[in-house]
Amino acid sequence: MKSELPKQYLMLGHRYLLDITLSRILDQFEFAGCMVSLNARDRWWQDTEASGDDRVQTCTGGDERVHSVFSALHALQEQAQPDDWVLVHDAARPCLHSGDLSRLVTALSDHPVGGLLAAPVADTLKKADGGEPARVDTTVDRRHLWRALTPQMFRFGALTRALEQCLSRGYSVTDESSALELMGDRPVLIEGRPDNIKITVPSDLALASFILERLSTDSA
Ligand SMILES: Nc1ccn([C@@H]2O[C@H](COP(=O)(O)OP(=O)(O)OP(=O)(O)O)[C@@H](O)[C@H]2O)c(=O)n1
Ligand SMILES: C[C@](O)(CO)[C@H](O)COP(=O)(O)O
Repeated sequence: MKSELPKQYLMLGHRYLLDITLSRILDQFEFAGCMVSLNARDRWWQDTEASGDDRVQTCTGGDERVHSVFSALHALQEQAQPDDWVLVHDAARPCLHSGDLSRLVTALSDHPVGGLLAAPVADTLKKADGGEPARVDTTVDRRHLWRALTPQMFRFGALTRALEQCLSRGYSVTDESSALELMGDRPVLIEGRPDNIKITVPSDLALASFILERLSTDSA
């Protein structure tokens, strides 16, 4: 993000990105609670709105997303039952729409495994040949390709076991679904809005402001 500040503490309007993301989760659906994984050297959490919210607890995260999620599950161990649902969401996705959140939860509530929000790929996809400059090796058939979004919703016990296995076997996973897939499960893809973007490059901040403005007028 070309910023000294961790991106979850960049400001969108007058609020921290992390506060916006958390309120889009907590104010739009009733959850038993929320665990936020913080960097061990975090210096900003205490200044957030969410730090004063009694629905929110914190734990220490890890080097990569998978370590942070595993740490959050570990911190929930005393409070959660194996069949309870957990939803994992990126701090960097502040534009979650309430309709997507409720469709995810409603569609999966009786499912044995769970699933994730995802968006069908809309562009023609090229696989590069690995050279410099990159040249097209092939055009990939996109008919069955989806982009994984968050939240991703799985059973507490199964997700904990799957991540534990991935970590102990050294499998690299960039989302929760991948961990369940590696255990042989077939998570459900629930179509979500493509504007549930992950803030990744500086220009995404302006885009997120625009999307959030639209979401607030939609729901007004
Ligand atoms: N050590 C980490 C890294 C990431 N995350 C979570 O995973 C989300 C998605 O990852 P991303 O923000 O893309 O993570 P980075 O790899 O830190 O950022 P970037 O892609 O900008 O390099 C983050 O918003 C955060 O909620 C985490 O909990 N712990
Ligand atoms: C979970 C995720 O946002 C789904 O698209 C993504 O996999 C996170 O990956 P990152 O490498 O941590 O950005």
